Amino acid sequence: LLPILKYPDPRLHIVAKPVEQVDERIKQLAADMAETMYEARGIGLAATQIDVHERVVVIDLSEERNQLITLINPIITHKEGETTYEEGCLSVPGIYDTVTRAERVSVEFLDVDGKPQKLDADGLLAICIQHELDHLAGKVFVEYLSTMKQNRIKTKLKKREREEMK
Ligand SMILES: O=C(O)C[C@@H](Cc1ccccc1)[C@H](O)SCc1ccccc1
Ligand SMILES: [Zn+2]
Repeated sequence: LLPILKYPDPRLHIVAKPVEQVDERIKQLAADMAETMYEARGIGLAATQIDVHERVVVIDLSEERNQLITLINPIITHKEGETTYEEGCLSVPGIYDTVTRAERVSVEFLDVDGKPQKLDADGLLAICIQHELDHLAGKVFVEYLSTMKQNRIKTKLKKREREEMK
């Protein structure tokens, strides 16, 4: 299990680098990320969130937690429509707020065998892909909220951090 960075940790704003070679190290990283995501009851996790700054994302929307999608060097090649969703984030525990994103996206990526793949997504999968790719770009969903809300969230999470230290 890998520790998930918590907002406002500055490392969440590091921009991830493309993976050079889909090798055993990357396969192990994806497996470790999936285990961490399942344990944290997330439906997505970006490598940035476990302080690894390479372009790897894992997603599993299934109830049975057995339909893992691993996206290596994902790029969104097409966006369409607009949709809003009450988002949460494993790096911003207990905070949920409305975010507007594209309704449908096309994403190109390498799978764990290094094979190029293309995926057209809508619904929660499209939202999750955009949320995770934001993480790889060093962006956290709270940055879409007002400055006032962001300051309140920072204060709240810092206070909670101090409580936990006692
Ligand atoms: O922190 C993350 O990246 C995991 C996110 C992914 C996500 C956020 C908003 C909308 C879709 C995906 C979540 O914490 S996973 C928790 C969750 C579970 C069901 C529905 C929405 C969020
Ligand atoms: Zn997140």
